[in-house]
Amino acid sequence: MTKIVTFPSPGGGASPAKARPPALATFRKVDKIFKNQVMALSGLDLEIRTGEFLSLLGPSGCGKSTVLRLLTGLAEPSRGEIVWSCERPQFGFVFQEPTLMPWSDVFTNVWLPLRLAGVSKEKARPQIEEALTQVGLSAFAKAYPRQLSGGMKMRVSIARALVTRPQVLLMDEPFAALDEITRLKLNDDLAELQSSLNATVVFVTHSVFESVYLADRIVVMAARPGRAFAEISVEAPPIRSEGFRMTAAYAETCRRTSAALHESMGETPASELSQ
Ligand SMILES: Nc1ncnc2c1ncn2[C@@H]1O[C@H](COP(=O)(O)OP(=O)(O)OP(=O)(O)O)[C@@H](O)[C@H]1O
Repeated sequence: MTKIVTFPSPGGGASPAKARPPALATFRKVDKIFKNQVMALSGLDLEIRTGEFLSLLGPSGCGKSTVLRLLTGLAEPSRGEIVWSCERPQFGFVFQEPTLMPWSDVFTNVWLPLRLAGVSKEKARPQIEEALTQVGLSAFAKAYPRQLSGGMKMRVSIARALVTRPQVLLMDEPFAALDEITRLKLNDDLAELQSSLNATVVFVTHSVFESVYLADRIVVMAARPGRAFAEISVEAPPIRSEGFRMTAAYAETCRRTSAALHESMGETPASELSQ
């Protein structure tokens, strides 16, 4: 049976316990077995809470993307169930590749989800402009993807995900292909954006540092077949900023998260090897 380790331990944290937001979706003992008999998930218990920034962290192939597909209904559980507290919400997606249409300008790229929903460009204009403002790209509406840096393309991709004003934003390793400096900057921007968004975010990553910087809660998944191995609550200021990376709390949470990740892969954490 999966053992969930929770940090900080109940009652053991320095700061007072925050009220726990209600569950939006609950995975109950979910298995996912693909047609080729690959068992991607086994007995996954997972709660997605309303308004939280949840990070799914785990080794390659542990089923993180499968969790996102199950959430959206693009895949169905083979066993177990996913219980929603409401109608299945509106989703926005951001993937590792920005997948922009090279022949269209930024404005037209961001319009795409509304266009597919039958909304004309003129009717969609206020929402497109709002999304571009949210990602700081208002001045680049007429630019083409080839004129943008990798970080700017990713911002367009985020604007395209936000343009429908989704209740749930699903981000699958969105910054993994970017250089370190751009990645840190986009982490800062996303942290700021999240504070003004009225959305639940599920963020898949391989990066401990990114998880701890951005998330309210981290679920570390065990290697395939994927299941929840550890849960870590991140004690941090409500709005994250560069200063948080310099704190002892950040360093300690990174250490714990890294240890949980190593344990999830059946390895001894490096911190214990040196003792
Ligand atoms: N449609 C599919 N058919 C068959 N096997 C699949 C399918 N989708 C995913 N898998 C397999 O299921 C397992 C979990 O895949 P998934 O992409 O969810 O993992 P992940 O944790 O997101 O991986 P990564 O971090 O490398 O992106 C992998 O072994 C993958 O090869």
